[in-house]
Amino acid sequence: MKPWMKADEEAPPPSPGLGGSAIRCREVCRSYGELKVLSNLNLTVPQGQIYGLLGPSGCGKTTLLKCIVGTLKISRGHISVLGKPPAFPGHQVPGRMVGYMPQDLALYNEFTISDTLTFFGRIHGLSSTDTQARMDFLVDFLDLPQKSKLVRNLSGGQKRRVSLGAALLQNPQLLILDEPTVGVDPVLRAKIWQHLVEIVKTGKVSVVITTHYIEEARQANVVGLMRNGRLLAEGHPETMMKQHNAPTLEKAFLQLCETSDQVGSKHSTSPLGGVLESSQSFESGRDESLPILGAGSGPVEELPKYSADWKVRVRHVMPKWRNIAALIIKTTVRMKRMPGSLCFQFLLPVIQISLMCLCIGGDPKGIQVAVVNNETSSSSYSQSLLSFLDNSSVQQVNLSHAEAFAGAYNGEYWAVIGFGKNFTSYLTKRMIQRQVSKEVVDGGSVHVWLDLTSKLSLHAHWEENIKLTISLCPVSQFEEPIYGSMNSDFTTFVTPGAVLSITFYLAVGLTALSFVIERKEGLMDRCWVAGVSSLETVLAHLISQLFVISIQVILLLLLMLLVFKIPNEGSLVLVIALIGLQGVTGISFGLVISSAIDDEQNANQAALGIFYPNLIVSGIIWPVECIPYPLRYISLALPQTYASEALRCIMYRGWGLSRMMVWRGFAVTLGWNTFFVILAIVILKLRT
Ligand SMILES: Nc1ncnc2c1ncn2[C@@H]1O[C@H](COP(=O)(O)OP(=O)(O)OP(=O)(O)O)[C@@H](O)[C@H]1O
Repeated sequence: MKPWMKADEEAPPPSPGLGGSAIRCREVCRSYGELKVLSNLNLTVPQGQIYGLLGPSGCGKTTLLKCIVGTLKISRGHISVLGKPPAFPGHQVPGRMVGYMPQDLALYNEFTISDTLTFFGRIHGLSSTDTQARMDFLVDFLDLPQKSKLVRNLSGGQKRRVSLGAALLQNPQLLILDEPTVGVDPVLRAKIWQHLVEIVKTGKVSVVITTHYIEEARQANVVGLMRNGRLLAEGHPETMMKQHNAPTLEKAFLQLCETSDQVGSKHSTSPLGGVLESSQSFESGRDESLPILGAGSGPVEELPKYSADWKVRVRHVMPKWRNIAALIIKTTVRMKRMPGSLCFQFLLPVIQISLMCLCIGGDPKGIQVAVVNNETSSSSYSQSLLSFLDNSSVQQVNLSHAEAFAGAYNGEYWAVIGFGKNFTSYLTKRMIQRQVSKEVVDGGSVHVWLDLTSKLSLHAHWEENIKLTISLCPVSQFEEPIYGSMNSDFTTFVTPGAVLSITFYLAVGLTALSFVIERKEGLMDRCWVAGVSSLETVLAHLISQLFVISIQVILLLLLMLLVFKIPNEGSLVLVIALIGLQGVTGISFGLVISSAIDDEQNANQAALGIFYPNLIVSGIIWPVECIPYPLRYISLALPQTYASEALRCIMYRGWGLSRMMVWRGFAVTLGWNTFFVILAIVILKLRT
């Protein structure tokens, strides 16, 4: 046994397939919605042989291979691979017993050739010496460029060879190769076939290979001809050619197709109607040297019963740290190779929170207000009232009545404030006398005409300013606040919620897309076939993104507390923990999106579509108390409503976990987190 062939501790001894077959498919059916792709397909791959799976484009070859490696579930029938159904507890298919080269390239573009092979080596549990030895052999054998070359810089053919190398890496007992020779020059194609012929000679390795070059399949021990989701025939290539009196395998295949069409049309015109019955296989009790045209099903076979010890079942669902570590290293290497994107990820929340603190909630400045003061005396009460107005935000322009209104109608002034000429004396009368005439009330009032068509919040601000100044100042006094400071503004209210929201959505964005892209490029399937489970994928992603989130949170807090001087009366540890947990909730929500949605555009739309309603309804911008009732219940159930309140309580009231409003924020965040993680794992599991 070669060094790299050492079985790892969990690997069972090589299991001979059922009755000497590496793969047995019986009455296998698989549909995509209404489209029936595989129908009652029977196929047998003998142990220690090369099986060439041939058929026109779209006949279902890739679908069949995906069912064999376990990335697709069959709707009916039975498949056994190396003795057990794929994904059976304790079975290493998917796992190191199978090497799979999918039709898509399924390679990480930011990886070098060496990174790619090292990554799969780690997942298969190869030691670094074994991986290195295998890598050297494969680079030489597959005529690959330097190991340090990035996959993204390779040619199409070179990428396919790296993909083939990843499938051959751990010397698996079963090789499933989906069109490995596409884009490969004839010399190397011959070399690949020669290698396959070599490795099956030991009798321990079996190979299933699909190819468009029908003639190269003559080197296979058995070829299966597939059409319309069925196997037309299965047998030795030479025998097949002989039987059809054809000089080439391609011609034999054409004849088989014609014969099958004739049989099909006869069936369709016969009273019985219908298409071909289930295809017969190589092993269905016939002379193996004869190819079989699929008509009539073979003898009914007793299916073996499979069982697994509970310990094996538990070990099967438990995550393997080896795989998680390999996935984390993979993400770290990819991040290192994209420093620009990493910096952007770190800077984005900083930019967002800076913009928010600078542009939202500040006091308005330089609002021009026309003042028509008909009182002339400098000791009048109107003068002193006007001096109370906050002159940094309200710029008073003294004008005549006509000029003030002309200016306001022209949009130059946002309001006109008017005082009658007897304002001071009438106001004094209003305060002293119990009953006064309407004229006194009118003359002793400040008259305010507002332009309410634009910048309403600013109006609200200075309208409040005027009201307070004019009506309350003489009689009320605001004492030191119980919590917060006199200088608290809208920014102070909005910052905790905004920080949580920014952290949550950046995490959603990052996760939702990365998974969708990995699935689209076939990387997830490839990792799954290598033995990585959904749980391991989710955990590895959570852990590696946690690193990004930690840096984001540190930068956010530094900026918020030191630059924008947002007060924090409470525990910094609680603040960091709550923001970090919201980030993790964002990652888990992103995982749900990416598990359920296949397309980047739709995943983007889902993430963005949820952002705005959540921001508004979670009481981040405006208090929850202003939300009408049925909607308020929804608001309270959202991930950020209680969390924002908790963060405000920690930061501005200095409260700790003993307060219900604080622990409730943590509890709701953890609850959502758990729910999203479980949902993502379930969806991923259901979809593979
Ligand atoms: N995810 C999918 N959803 C819906 N239909 C699909 C999906 N994948 C494949 N199909 C359809 O199933 C049929 C069989 O596809 P499959 O990829 O298995 O064919 P194939 O024989 O491998 O073709 P090729 O040689 O061109 O790769 C095709 O009609 C294809 O359009």
